[in-house]
Amino acid sequence: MATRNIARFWEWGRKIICVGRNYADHAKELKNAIPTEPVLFLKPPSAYVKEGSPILVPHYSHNLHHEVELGVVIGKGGTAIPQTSAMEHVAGYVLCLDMTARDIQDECKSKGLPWTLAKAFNTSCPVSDFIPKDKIPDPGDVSLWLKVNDVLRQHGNTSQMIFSIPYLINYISGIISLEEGDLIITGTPKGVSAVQEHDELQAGIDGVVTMTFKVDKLGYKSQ
Ligand SMILES: O=C(O)/C=C/C(=O)CC(=O)C(=O)O
Ligand SMILES: [Mg+2]
Repeated sequence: MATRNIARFWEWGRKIICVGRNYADHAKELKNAIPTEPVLFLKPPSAYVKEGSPILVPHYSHNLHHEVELGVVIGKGGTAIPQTSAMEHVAGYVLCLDMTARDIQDECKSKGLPWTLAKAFNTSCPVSDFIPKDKIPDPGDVSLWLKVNDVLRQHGNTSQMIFSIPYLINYISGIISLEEGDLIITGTPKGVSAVQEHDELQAGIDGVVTMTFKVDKLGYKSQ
């Protein structure tokens, strides 16, 4: 069998585990309580999109939001991984967007329904090029930013995260075993806002990576 390349992990069909409300300023802007345990949800691998392809607005949403986040790429799987050895399971990072149909999420929340339609649609997880682990010596101090049509909307630092990366790897792997090629997206800082068809989203980690995505026409509608 040909060797797989972790730098192309998004082609492997592994899971995307998402952490929500991990920044107090974002929890507050959406009027949520500060969590005492990580809030988790999932996206399927069909959510991945790479630069050069557009982010598609789901046909059922009129309020698609950007959320810029640091993604952690798992290099070595495990179950109930101790915090002390958690970073040995990390192969590298990506900058990613947790695209969220906020109107649908609000509706799901009010009806007590899961967030799948709001969070897991095709192209809901744009990712940058793979960032090898040594390019980010301290993932607990990473400055992330996002602009829409050249206007700065989000600027945060992973030092503001409520739950650290080792804590998240320990917590998640005690519930959902982690596998090589999985991605953990670690939550967004404040400043989330709506995007429209034809908008250009640019995001970056200073000195490490930048990425650009266009928002395109409505996604597919089933008959
Ligand atoms: O509870 C809400 O209203 C919204 C929560 C999120 O969308 C959580 C995230 O995805 C995040 O904080 O990054
Ligand atoms: Mg998010």
